[in-house]
Amino acid sequence: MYDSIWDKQHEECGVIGILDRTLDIPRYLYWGLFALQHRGQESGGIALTDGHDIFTYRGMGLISTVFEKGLPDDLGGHIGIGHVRYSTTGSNNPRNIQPLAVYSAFGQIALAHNGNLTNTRELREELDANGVTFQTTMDTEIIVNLISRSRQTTVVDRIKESMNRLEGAFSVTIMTKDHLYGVRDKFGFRPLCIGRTTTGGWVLASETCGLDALGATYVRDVQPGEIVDITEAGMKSIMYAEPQRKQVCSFEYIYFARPDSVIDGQDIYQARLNMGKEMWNETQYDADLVISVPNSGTTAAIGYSMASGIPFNHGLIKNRYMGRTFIKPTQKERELAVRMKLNVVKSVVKGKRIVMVDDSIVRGTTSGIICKMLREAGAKEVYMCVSAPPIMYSCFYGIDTSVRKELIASALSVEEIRKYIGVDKLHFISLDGLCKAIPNIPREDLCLACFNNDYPTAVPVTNEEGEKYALE
Ligand SMILES: O=P(O)(O)OC[C@H]1O[C@H](OP(=O)(O)OP(=O)(O)O)[C@H](O)[C@@H]1O
Ligand SMILES: NC(=O)CC[C@H](N)C(=O)O
Ligand code: SF4
Ligand SMILES: [Mg+2]
Repeated sequence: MYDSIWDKQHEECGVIGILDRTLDIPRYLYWGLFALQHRGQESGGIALTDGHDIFTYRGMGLISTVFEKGLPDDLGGHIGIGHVRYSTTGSNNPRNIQPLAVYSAFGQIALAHNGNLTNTRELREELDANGVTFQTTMDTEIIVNLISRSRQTTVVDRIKESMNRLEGAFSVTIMTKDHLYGVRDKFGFRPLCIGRTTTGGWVLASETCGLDALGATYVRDVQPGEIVDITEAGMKSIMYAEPQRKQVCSFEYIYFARPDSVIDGQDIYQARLNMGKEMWNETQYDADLVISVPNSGTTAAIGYSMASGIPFNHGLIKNRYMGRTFIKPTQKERELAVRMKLNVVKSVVKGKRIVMVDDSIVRGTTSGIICKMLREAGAKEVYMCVSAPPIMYSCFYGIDTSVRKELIASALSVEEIRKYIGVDKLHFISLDGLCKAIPNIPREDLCLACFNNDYPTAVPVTNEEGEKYALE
């Protein structure tokens, strides 16, 4: 999986679900997934019903590529779910595309999953021992299998029983031919929200930007430990587990979610502005200019500028056509790839003492090369502020924050990282500052495990190199 220099921390997956009698469901799913594309670019697809059967349309690549030959004609059904994938368990290949659909004793079912299970090995071994065969290597297939093999009599009870067997992170949309379900794990690691369409239908989406794209109105977030069961008659809420210590992923606020989304009552854009403000409070750097590493560092950079009064300007421009670059990771090629992706505006940075803001340092490659580029362009001093604390531990909950040995902060101190990337000053936001920047979520409700090693669940075994267990 680690075949590209961009294999560092990645967006996770995006899920959607729609129930509406009047809409052209394939088209609405497409638009919704388009809005959630930032959460996964490897593959995607939709599942639809005509009221009798469930059909899937799936492919590799961006949603626009998957449907480049057009969308399926409206089948006349009123329910659909969709998925955009960035692989966490099960590699990126055509077998591992979601939604997954199966025939079960109680009828067809399709499922789309954002998150990552932490008891994949145990559950898969148990199912293997019971003679279950698998079509994919995704943890998601375990969820589908548990639901379809459950001996409970109603679908909700089957879902309830299965969810209680899962550990780790899962926000899922599930459909049968007449129900749409949304489920969020009891910690609420990954987001999932509920909206209403203008025609009285229902939408489930990973982020509120998915609702906005469809002109839907936000109703509320699915609660940790909750199953919502939606039919044409309305929505029912069932708790499959008592919510525990809620653990919303803090990285959603730092980097992953789109800035125009709101998750669990916290506006992402405002949180990122606050992170910039907190970093100003923590550093008070005397500088001439604030710049960002686009795109992800920009909102926090504006926050730093607003709080400090130091002007913000675009010192770096990102090539908007840059996708994933499969270049062998020699230092020379990495440098070329960063130069292809980002370029310096010399007239802006020349002769200036610069505060450069980015959201995270993972391997340290990007910032090291940018710092060199800024100096070549005549920057006088480069002070770097990072709106994520040092990432020292891997994520097991649906974000690929690299294996531990590749995380620069797991091996080097802040001062050593500063020297490695070549900046004059380096500051990582403190954990306190980060939590203050997300005021609508109490600190104890935030997952901070990749910063402080406080994993809220048991996590899978890693090998001596710190590599995570994976099925392939
Ligand atoms: O320390 P490194 O391993 O080099 O990685 C850190 C950089 O990677 C991510 O950005 P990315 O280039 O993926 O693009 P984006 O900000 O536009 O999403 C992140 O926002 C940092 O800028
Ligand atoms: N990033 C994700 O949320 C991935 C979902 C699931 N674990 C998969 O690998 O497909
Ligand atoms: S470990 Fe880090 S990236 Fe993973 S869920 Fe927790 S905060 Fe998010
Ligand atoms: Mg970035």
